[in-house]
Amino acid sequence: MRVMNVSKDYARSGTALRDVSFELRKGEFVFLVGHSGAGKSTLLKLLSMAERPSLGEVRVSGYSSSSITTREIPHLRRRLGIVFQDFRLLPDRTAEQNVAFALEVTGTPHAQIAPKVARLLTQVGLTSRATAYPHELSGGEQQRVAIARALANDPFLLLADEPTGNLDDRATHAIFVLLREINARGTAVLMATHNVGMIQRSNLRFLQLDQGELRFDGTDTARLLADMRGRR
Ligand SMILES: Nc1ncnc2c1ncn2[C@@H]1O[C@H](COP(=O)(O)OP(=O)(O)OP(=O)(O)O)[C@@H](O)[C@H]1O
Repeated sequence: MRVMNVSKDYARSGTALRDVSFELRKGEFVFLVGHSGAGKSTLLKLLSMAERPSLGEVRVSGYSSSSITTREIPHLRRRLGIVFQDFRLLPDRTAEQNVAFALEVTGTPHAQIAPKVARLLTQVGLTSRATAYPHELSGGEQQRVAIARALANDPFLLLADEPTGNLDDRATHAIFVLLREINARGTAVLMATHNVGMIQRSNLRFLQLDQGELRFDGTDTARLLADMRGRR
């Protein structure tokens, strides 16, 4: 996955990203950090091709933002998993029905759906809550369902837009551990977060956006901490 000299301008709010370039290698885990409005969500939308760059090019899974057609975008999306801060579960479906739905819409043979849903719910540690509705689940549990759903079609890359933004410290830690396990099984993860402590403890690569510019790409968290504190 490559982002090459990408800028994104929105008609009403101006420049959200300016000349951003980086590469994500197969199976990597990378954080995306920056203050509110720095461009993190915009960058994730460019990777799922929900938005197109104003300048530059995004390449994901053999598709290019310069040439992908509207019809091809759903094919790309099936190869990606996407999770959001606000979970976005279907409120009138149970945990297992939410996960099954992702398999139904991609045409998974009926007989394969139930066993796959069971496996996914086991993977995220939610077998005992399979028949609960979203409003009966804690935030951390809802995010586990959303992650199981995102994994349904075996994505090579999981895009997570502040997945722990609505969770307390304990649930945040548990979701991070789960994302690391998913990554250990081979799925690349790009995780937007405000949680500097999590980045510091993990010693993983991070991309830091600042007002739409890629300010840092690496693992030097001492630098990140100084910078985030200095600008608060
Ligand atoms: N659909 C849109 N139309 C117009 N402007 C937008 C749109 N989406 C984002 N922006 C603007 O682009 C800039 C970057 O926003 P973005 O949501 O990418 O930041 P972020 O780093 O994800 O912020 P947060 O941490 O608050 O989610 C902001 O100035 C925002 O107002």
